Amino acid sequence: MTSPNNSNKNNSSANNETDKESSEKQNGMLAGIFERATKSGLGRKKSNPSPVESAVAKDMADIHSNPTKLRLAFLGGGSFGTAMANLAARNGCDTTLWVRNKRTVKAMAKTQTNKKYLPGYKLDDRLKYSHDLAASVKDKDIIFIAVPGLAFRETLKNIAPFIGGQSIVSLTKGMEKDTFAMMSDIIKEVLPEVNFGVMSGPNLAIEIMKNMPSATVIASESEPLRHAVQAALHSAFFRVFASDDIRGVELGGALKNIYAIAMGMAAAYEVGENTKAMILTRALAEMSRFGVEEGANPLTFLGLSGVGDLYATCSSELSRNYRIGNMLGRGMSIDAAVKKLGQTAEGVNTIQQVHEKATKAGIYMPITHALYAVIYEDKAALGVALHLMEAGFRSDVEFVMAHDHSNAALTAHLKTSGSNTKSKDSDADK
Ligand SMILES: NC(=O)C1=CN([C@@H]2O[C@H](COP(=O)(O)OP(=O)(O)OC[C@H]3O[C@@H](n4cnc5c(N)ncnc54)[C@H](O)[C@@H]3O)[C@@H](O)[C@H]2O)C=CC1
Ligand SMILES: O=C(CO)COP(=O)(O)O
Repeated sequence: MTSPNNSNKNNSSANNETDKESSEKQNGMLAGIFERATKSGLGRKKSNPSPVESAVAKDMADIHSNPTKLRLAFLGGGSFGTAMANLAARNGCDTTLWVRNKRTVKAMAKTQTNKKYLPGYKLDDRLKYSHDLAASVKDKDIIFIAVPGLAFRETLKNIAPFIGGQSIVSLTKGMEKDTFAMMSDIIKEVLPEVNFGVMSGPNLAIEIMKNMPSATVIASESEPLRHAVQAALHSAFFRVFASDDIRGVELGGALKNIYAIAMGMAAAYEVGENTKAMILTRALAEMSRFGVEEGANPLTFLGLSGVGDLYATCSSELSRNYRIGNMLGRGMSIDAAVKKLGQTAEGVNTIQQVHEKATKAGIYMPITHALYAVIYEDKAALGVALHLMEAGFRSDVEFVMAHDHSNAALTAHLKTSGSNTKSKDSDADK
C-alpha cells in the first residue's frame, strides 16, 4: 500500500516529470520558432562597411548630441514627404524639401503650408523648399525619398549623377509595376554602391502633423545610418526604432495596404469587431507567410512596420487605402474610387503585384486573391467572402504549429476561395 507521503512523493516526482516534459516541449517549440525565424538571410548580410558609409558615419556621438549637423533632403512634396521633412526641420536639421512643381514650391515657401496635401498645418519656418533636384541632393548626408512607388526608379535615376557619399532612405510603401521590385531592390540596381535604408511604420501623416505620439522603424545594414535617422527625426512626439531586416520592414509597409483596402470594404458592409479581428490576424498570417518566402524574418511582422502599421491603416479613415476599399464596398468601380481619392493609394498596384507573384510562386494568400477577384475579375464581394469562410481547416500561427496537410482528405469537400489560383497547398487543403 502506498502511504500518503509516498503518494505525495510519487505525485511530486510525476509532477516533476510532467514539468520537465512540458519545459522540454516548450524549449523545443521555441527553438523551432527561432530556427524558422532566422532561416532567412535577406536584410542581414553583414558585409564590410560600404566604402560610401557617408558623412553620417564620421562622428556619431557628435551627431547624437547635435543632430543639427545633419544635412537632409526629402524628395516628394506629398503628405508624407512634407510631414517627415517638417519633423527634421523642427529638430534643427538643415532640411530641404524637393517638390517637382515650381509654382507649388513658391506657394509653399510663401505660405509655409502644403495647401494640397496638408491644408491648415503650419510648417516649421526653418524648412527650405526647392524644385532644383541637383541642388537639393548635392552636399547632403541623407536623401529621403517619398514619391509613390511608380515614380521611385525615375526619381533615383534623376538623382544618380549627383550621388557621391550621400545615404538614401526610402519612405515609399509601394512596389514597382510589373517587375515586383521593392524600393530597396531598385536602389541596389540603380545605385549599387550607395549606403541605404528603408523607413516604415504606423505613420498617418495628418496625425504626425497634429503631434499625436507616433513611432516608426528605420531598417538598414548600416548602423551609422540607423543612428543618424534616429537622431534626425526623434522627438517627444516621434520615436524611431531600428532594425536590420530591410526586406521585412519594407514588405510590412507595402503588404498592409492590401488589407487596409479589404478592411475598408468590410467596414462598408458593417461587419462586427470579431470579423475585423479575424481579417486583421489572418492578414498578418498572410503577410508573414509571404515575407518568409521573400527572405524576411517573420518576427519583423510583429513589430511596428508589421502589426503596427497593419492596425493603423486598417482602423482609420485617414488611410487612403482604407478609403479606396470603403468606396469599393459602397459599389464604386476601382477607377472611379482612385479618381475620387486624388492621392496615392499604393495598395491598388500592390494587390495586382502580390496576386501575380503569389500565384506564380504558389504562396497561399487567400485574402489577396479574393480581393483581386472582387476588384479585377468583377466577382461579387459577398460570394467571395463566403468562399473564404468555407475554406478548410488550417493552423492558427503556422510558425508555432505547421499547417497540417493531412487535413486535405477531411476538407476535400469544401469549396476553395473565390479565385482560381493554384497554391502549394492542394485546393482541398485551403
Ligand atoms: N501619407 C501617409 O500617411 C504615408 C505615406 N507613405 C508613403 O509615402 C509615399 C508617398 O506618399 P504620400 O506622400 O502620402 O503621397 P501623396 O499622394 O500625398 O503625394 C505624392 C507626391 O509625390 C509626387 N510625385 C508623384 N509622381 C512623381 C514623380 N514622378 N516625380 C516626383 N514627384 C512625384 C506628387 O506630386 C506628390 O507631391 C507612398 O509610398 C506612401 O505609401 C508612408 C507613410 C505614411
Ligand atoms: O502608410 C500609411 C500609414 O502608416 C498611410 O496609409 P495610406 O497610404 O493608406 O494613407
